[in-house]
Amino acid sequence: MPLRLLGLLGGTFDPIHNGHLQMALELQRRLGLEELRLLPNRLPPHKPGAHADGEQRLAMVRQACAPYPQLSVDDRELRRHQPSYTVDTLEQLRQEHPDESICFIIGMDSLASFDRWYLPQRILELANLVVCRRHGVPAPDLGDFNAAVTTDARALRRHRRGQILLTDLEPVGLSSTAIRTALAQGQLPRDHLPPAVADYIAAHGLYGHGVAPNGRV
Ligand SMILES: Nc1ncnc2c1ncn2[C@@H]1O[C@H](COP(=O)(O)OP(=O)(O)OP(=O)(O)O)[C@@H](O)[C@H]1O
Ligand SMILES: O=C(O)c1ccc[n+]([C@@H]2O[C@H](COP(=O)([O-])O)[C@@H](O)[C@H]2O)c1
Repeated sequence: MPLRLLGLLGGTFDPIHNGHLQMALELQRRLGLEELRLLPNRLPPHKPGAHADGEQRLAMVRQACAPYPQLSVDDRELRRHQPSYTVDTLEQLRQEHPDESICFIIGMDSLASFDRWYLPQRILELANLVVCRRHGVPAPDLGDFNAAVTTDARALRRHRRGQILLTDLEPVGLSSTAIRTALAQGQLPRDHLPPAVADYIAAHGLYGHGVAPNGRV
């Protein structure tokens, strides 16, 4: 029996942007994921901290997903008061979904630092990785991991874990960093943001948007 696919797109989403949405929707369609959850983290283990607080990032993720019935939001990491180690989340999800193929979706930049994540080999014992290309980021050497690297998406239907699927999705040249920089310079890059997220940022003055250099709004 082919396995049911549970997709997870984890992220800091600071803020969520059209690159996230596009990759989520395209993967859901191409792989036929039965479920696809966005999983905002609370305290990114590897970053100095998020710029917007967890509730604001969660609100933006929820608003971005609202028009798409195929996407849902899993807020478990935001409810945990510790750094969000992916391995902890996957241990829980594996217990809840023992028979499904868990597909943790990441960009190539995340794969490039995967060997520095907490317990990466255990992550591969719990889930598959689905990797999307990013401009200018080559595929790293994955030889140290006990995992099967593949470009054949059918592997996900056969294996609950242990596969690293390198997808050929066209990279989308958007990042939260570039969007925060534009906002801090007074621009609101609406083309790069879901409409409700652009409105939320403007209404809450996030990322320095709407604050003049003298501090006045
Ligand atoms: N444009 C994109 N194409 C492919 N993957 C992406 C893209 N944007 C984000 N991702 C991936 O989505 C996941 C969550 O991304 P994250 O929330 O960190 O956004 P980001 O744009 O990478 O943020 P930042 O610029 O702050 O690092 C990561 O695995 C990241 O690699
Ligand atoms: O568990 C770890 O050690 C770990 C290290 C780096 C990133 N992650 C997770 O990878 C996902 C993408 O991270 P980021 O920083 O690109 O938003 C997000 O769910 C993070 O919590 C997890």
